[in-house]
Amino acid sequence: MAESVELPSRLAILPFRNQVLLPGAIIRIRCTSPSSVKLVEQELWQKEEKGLIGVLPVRDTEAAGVGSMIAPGMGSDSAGRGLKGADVVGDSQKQDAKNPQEVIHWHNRGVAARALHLSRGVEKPSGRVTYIVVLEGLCRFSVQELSARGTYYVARVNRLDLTKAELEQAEQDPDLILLSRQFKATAMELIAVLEQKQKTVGRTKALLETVPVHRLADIFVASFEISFEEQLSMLDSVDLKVRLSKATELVDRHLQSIRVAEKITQKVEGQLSKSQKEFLLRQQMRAIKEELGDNDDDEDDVAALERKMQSAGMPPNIWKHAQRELRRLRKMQPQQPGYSSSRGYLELLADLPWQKVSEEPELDLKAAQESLDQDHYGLVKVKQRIIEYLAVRKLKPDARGPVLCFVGPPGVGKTSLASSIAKALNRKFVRISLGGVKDEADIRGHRRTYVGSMPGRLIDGLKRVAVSNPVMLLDEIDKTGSDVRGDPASALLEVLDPEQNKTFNDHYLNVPFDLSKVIFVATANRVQPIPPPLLDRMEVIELPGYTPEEKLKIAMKHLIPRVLEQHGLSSEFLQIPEGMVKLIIQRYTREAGVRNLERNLAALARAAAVKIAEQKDCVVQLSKDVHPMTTSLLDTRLADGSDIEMEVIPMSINRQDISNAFASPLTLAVDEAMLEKVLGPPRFDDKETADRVATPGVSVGLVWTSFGGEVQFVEATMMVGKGDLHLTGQLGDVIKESAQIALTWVRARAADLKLSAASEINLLENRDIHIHFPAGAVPKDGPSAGVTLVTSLVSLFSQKKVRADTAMTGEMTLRGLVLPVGGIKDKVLAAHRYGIRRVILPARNLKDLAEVPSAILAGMEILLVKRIEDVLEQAFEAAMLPLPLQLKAVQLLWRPKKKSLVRLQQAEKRKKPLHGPGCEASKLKVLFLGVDAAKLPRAYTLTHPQRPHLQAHPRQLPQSFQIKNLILRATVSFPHHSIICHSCQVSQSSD
Ligand SMILES: Nc1ncnc2c1ncn2[C@@H]1O[C@H](COP(=O)(O)OP(=O)(O)OP(=O)(O)O)[C@@H](O)[C@H]1O
Repeated sequence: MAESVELPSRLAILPFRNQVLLPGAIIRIRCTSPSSVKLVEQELWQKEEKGLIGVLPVRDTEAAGVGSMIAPGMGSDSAGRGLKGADVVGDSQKQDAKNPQEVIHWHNRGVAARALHLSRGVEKPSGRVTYIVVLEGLCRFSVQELSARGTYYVARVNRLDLTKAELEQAEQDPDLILLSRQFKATAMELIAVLEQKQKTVGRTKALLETVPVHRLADIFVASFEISFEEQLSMLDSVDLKVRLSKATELVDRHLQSIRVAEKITQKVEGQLSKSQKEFLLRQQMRAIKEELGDNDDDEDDVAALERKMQSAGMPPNIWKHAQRELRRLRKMQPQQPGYSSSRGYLELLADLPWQKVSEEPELDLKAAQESLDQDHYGLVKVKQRIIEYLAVRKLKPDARGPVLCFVGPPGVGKTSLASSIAKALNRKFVRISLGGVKDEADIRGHRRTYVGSMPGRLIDGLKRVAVSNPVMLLDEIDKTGSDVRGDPASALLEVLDPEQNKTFNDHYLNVPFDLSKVIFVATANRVQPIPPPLLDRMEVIELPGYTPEEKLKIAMKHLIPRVLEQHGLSSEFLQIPEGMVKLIIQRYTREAGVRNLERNLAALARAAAVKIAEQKDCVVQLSKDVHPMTTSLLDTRLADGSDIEMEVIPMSINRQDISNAFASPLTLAVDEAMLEKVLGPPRFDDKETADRVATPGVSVGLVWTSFGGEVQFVEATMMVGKGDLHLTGQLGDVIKESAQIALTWVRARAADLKLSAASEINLLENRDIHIHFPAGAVPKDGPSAGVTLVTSLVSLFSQKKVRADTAMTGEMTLRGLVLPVGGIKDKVLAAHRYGIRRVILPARNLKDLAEVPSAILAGMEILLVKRIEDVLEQAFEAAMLPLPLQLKAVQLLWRPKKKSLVRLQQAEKRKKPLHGPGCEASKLKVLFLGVDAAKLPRAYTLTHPQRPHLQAHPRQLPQSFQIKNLILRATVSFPHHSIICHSCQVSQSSD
C-alpha cells in the first residue's frame, strides 16, 4: 500500500517529458537514452532488491514558464518523451547536439515509483541496449535538491502524501466525507455510462468499493486524457480536499464530454443512415424514371404539391389543416402504407376549386332565349320558366332560387335542357348520375379510415370541372334508394339546402366545402319515388312526352342536322325527307321522348356514310369547268389503275362550287326501301291493336311505367277445369287481387250481362280461366287494370270482341265503382302513340286531363266513367247493357287556369263573346255520358246559363240529332289550357 511505503531521502530521477505519473497509475516505458538506460541498469536491473525511483515531469522548452518548475541549470540532460503505456524515449545526446544550450524545466514535484516489470533488449544492428520498464506510481514527493550521478540525476526528496496514521485522522473530516461521496457518485455515473458502451468496466466498479477514495481520485484522473497542466495540478494537489474536488470536477467533465459525444454520434449516425437511405431511394427512382423515359422532373414532387396547394386558394383554416397533413406526408417514406392515401388526399385538396369560378358575363336574356330555342323545339312553358329563373338570377345573382327539377319520360330533353342553362349562364356543366345510388357514402364520400376511401360524387364532380360555380345536374334523382348503407336522399337534402350547403361536409374531405355557388338542377322520370322532403326543396317542371308532330319537328330541326354533323355528313350527302321521318316515328319508335328516333336516324346516317365512302368514283365527277387541270391528270392516273389520294384544287374556285360538284351525284335520299334495309321490318303498326283484339277475351289497358305510359293488353281464355283462375305475366299481389275482384264481379252480374241464362248458373262450371298479361318478362302491379280485366272477362264469356280503338284504365271496387288512378297524362299520351283514339278513364280523373297537351286531346275521345257498366257500354261495339239515355249531367266544371279566367272575366265585363287566339282555336270536347254516339247532336253551341255571352265555337259532329236544352258535362280545351266547365247548356241546332 502506498501509505505504508518508506520513502528514501534520495531517489534516482527518471525524467518524464510532458507527462505525469500519478500515484496508483501504472505505466510502461521504454528507455533508450544512455542516461535513462544507465539509471535503469544501476538502480533497478543490477540491484537484488528493486528499489524506488522518482518520476519527475519535465516540460518541453516551448511549454516552459508555466507552473512551478525547477531549472537546475545543468546543461544537457536526457529527457524522455514518455508515452503512457508505450515507450519513453530519452535521447539527451541528440537534443544536446541540436541545442546544447537548452534548459530543461523540471517540475518540483514528482512521484516515487516501483518497477513491476523489467525487460532488457538489444537494438539491431547498432547493438544498443534498451529497457522496457513497467512502473507503478506510489506517493508524491517534493524535490529539495537535484544533482547528477553520472549520466542521470538524483534528488533529495520529501514525502508529500499522508502516511497511514495521518490519513486515518484526515478521513474524519466531514467535508472530506462529503467530497468523497460526491466524487464516488460522479464516478459511479461515469461507470454506468461506460458500462453501456463496453462491458469491461466491472473491474473499475470493484475498485470503487475497495480502494480508498483519495487514491481513487488519482487513479480515475490518470485514466483520462487530460492536459499536461491539469495533470500537473493534480500532482500538486497534496491536500486531500483539493484533490477530491479537482478529481470530481475532472470526472464530471469527462462524463459530460462522453454524453455530448454520444449525442453527436447518434445524430450523425441517424443523419447518415437517413441521408444514405434517401440517396439510395433517389437513385432507384431515377433508374426507374430513366427506364420509363420519364426523367424530366427531378424536382421534389412533394414540394411541387405544396406549391400547387398554395395556389389553390384554400381558406386559412383549411390551409392550416392541409399543411399539417403535408408535414405528416413529409415524414413518411413512399413505401409506407399510408403514404399514397395521404398524398391522394392532398392532391384532392390542391385540385379542388376553392376560389376558382367561371366568369359570368352580364346575362342577356334575349340571347339565352335564343340559345334555348336553338337547342330545343317546343317546350314553351319549360323554357319560359327557365328564362324566369335566369331573370331572377340576373337581378339578384346570389338569389337562393329553387332547385329546378325536370320530370318526364326518357329522351324528352331533360338533360340537354340543364346543359342549355349552363350554356346560357356561361358556366361549366357537370352531370352527377344518381341512378342506383343506394349508399350515402356515394354522395358524402367514405371516411379516410376505410381502405380505398374516395370523395363523394359531388366533390369528385367539382374536382373534374375545376370551378366552384358550375351548373350541376343531379341526374335521375328519383332512382336513389336507401338500404343498410344509409340514405343518399338525406345527404342530398343537405346539398340542396342553401342554409346548409355553404359548409357541405364530405366525409373523405373532412373539411367543409362551400357548395352555395353551385346551381343545382335535377332530373327524374317520376315524382312519386322522390322522398317528400327532397321534393319540397325543388320546383318540379314536368316535360310530357312529345306528340308525333312535335317529334317530326324536333327531328327535322334538331336531330337530323346534329346526327349528320356527328357522322361527318351534310344535307348535301344525305337527305331524310319528312315522310320518311314520319314513318320512322310511326313504325320504328313508340316512345315518349325522341331518343330512339335519334338512334334510328343515326343508323341511317351510318349506312349512308358507308355508301358514300364506297363511292370511289366520286372525285371523277368534278365538272370540267371546275377542275380542268386535274381531270386529265386523274384520267391518266385512273387509266394506270392507280389510287387517287389527293387532289389539287385551284384557289380561284370557291367552296360552294366544289361541294356542288361533289354533291349532285352523291346525294342520297332515304326512301322506304332504305328504311327497311337499315332499320329492319317495321316494329310497330297501327293495326297492331286491331289484330290483337281480333278474338274475344282481349282488352286494351293503359299502364304506367318509368318509361312513361304504355299500352297493356290483357288476354283471357277458358278451358275445361275445376273453376280455377290462373294468372301469368309476372304479376304483383295487387294486380292478382284485381283479377279476383273482376272475376267475382263478372260472375255476380252474369245474368245482367246476359252471359248466362239465369243468375244461379255458375260461369265457371267445369271451366278454368287463365288471364295473361303479355310482355311476361316485365313485372307488373297496381290496381289500375281493374276495368281492363272485367272487360276482358266479359268479352271472353260473351264472345264479343272489344273495340280495337278503345283503351282503358281504372281501379274497380267489388261493387262496380270505378276509382281514379295515377299517371293519366302519360297513359293518354301512350294511347295516342298507339293510334288509339278512344280512352276510357275514371270520372274522378277528369281534373288530370288538364295536364294533357290540348293538341293530343283534340284528336281523341275521352270517355269518363263512374261505374264499370259505363266502361262496358263504351268498350264494345254494341251496347252490353240496355242503359237509359243519361243526359242529365247539369254540371259545367269551371276550373279555368288563371290567365284564361282573367280573359274570360274581361270578356264578361265587356259583354262580348270571347274571341282571340285562345278561344278561336279552342277545341271543344263534350263528353256525352251514356249517349249512343249515333245519337249525338250534329252541331251544338256551348253556353253558360248565367253567362250567355260566353260561347264556345260550334263543333261539327258527324251525325245529325235533334235535342232540346240538353245539359251536358263538358270539357273545353284551349290550346294552352283546359277549361273544365261546371254547368253548361247545349242548345241544339238543326242541320
Ligand atoms: N325539344 C327538343 N328539341 C330538340 N332536341 C331534343 C328535344 N328533346 C329532346 N331532344 C334531344 O333528345 C336527346 C335526348 O335528350 P336527353 O338526353 O336530354 O333526354 P333526358 O330527358 O335527359 O333522358 P333521360 O331521362 O334518359 O336522361 C338529346 O339529344 C336531346 O337534344
